[in-house]
Amino acid sequence: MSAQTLTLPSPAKLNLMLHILGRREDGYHELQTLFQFLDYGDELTFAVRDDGVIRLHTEFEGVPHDSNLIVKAAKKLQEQSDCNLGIDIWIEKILPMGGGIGGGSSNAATTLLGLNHLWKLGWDHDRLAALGLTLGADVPVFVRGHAAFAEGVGEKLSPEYPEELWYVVLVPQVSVSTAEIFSDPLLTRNTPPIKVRPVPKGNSRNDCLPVVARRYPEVRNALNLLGKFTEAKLTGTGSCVFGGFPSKAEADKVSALLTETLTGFVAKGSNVSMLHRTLQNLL
Ligand SMILES: C[C@@](CO)(OP(=O)(O)O)[C@H](O)COP(=O)(O)OP(=O)(O)OC[C@H]1O[C@@H](n2ccc(N)nc2=O)[C@H](O)[C@@H]1O
Ligand SMILES: Nc1ncnc2c1ncn2[C@@H]1O[C@H](COP(=O)(O)OP(=O)(O)O)[C@@H](O)[C@H]1O
Repeated sequence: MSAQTLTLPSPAKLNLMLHILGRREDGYHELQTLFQFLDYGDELTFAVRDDGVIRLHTEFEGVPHDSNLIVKAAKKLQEQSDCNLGIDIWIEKILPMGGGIGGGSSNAATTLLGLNHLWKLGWDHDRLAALGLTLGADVPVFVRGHAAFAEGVGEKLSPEYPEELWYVVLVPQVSVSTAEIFSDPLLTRNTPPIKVRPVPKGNSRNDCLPVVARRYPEVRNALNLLGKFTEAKLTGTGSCVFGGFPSKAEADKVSALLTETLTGFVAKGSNVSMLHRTLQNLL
């Protein structure tokens, strides 16, 4: 492949815990959450064009070209860096959309890092993460590429080193609206802040879980079935449900039983994103 072309991974994330501390005046919620990446995700291919045009060639059902976070990220970076180059982009999409595993945010971050490299912009991670935050609260952690404890709306990040377990991730066939969950009157919004690091054991709750489980029987069902084997948790605002295992063999065994009736996959947790591992090898 020429130096003008690049294929990069776009991993999923899990929220290993998620606490809601309160609601800000602008309606957004103050969170504390622990992000870890999965060695599992989409793959984006980029080819530089010299006419300035930005074109995503893969169609997404229900997402118009210009609303796609990949295109939005590329356009913002091109504008803010005054770059005259353009880009052709293709994606192999395997991550479910609206599943709480951050596919859209990850795609945006992979685009920012990929184009920074191909367009030779020389932006550092601080600057790319700040631009990423304007696209979504979860974009900065994907730009930085290290497992992290996040505060604020997810933008204040400190690196963390949670155990890298093997996860069974179940994908209930429903798309959960983040806005709908955050506006539910029954949502717990007053969890006291954790003040010590690393996050003490026993703080693995996701405050969104009761509201999501109440509204979505498919999520409830996945939690019940996985819960027969290990602690079953919700990532983000769902819909995906996950549980950790010490080995691939154990995760595979449980997954084989559950995926007879449900959709799901097995993936290893990783504290350094596979995107960053790939970029490191390029340098
Ligand atoms: C809660 C998390 C945890 O990772 O959930 P997932 O989306 O991954 O499930 C994320 O921070 C989500 O971030 P993101 O997906 O960027 O959310 P946005 O699209 O910006 O927000 C959708 C809507 O949810 C509400 N919202 C979102 C984040 C937040 N901290 N407080 C909120 O109240 C707002 O009403 C907002 O309009
Ligand atoms: N490249 C993209 N990949 C996935 N979703 C995208 C993308 N661009 C825009 N979207 C929109 O963002 C929504 C949330 O996407 P996603 O990040 O997959 O979910 P979540 O935030 O729940 O993890 C999707 O339902 C879709 O409408």
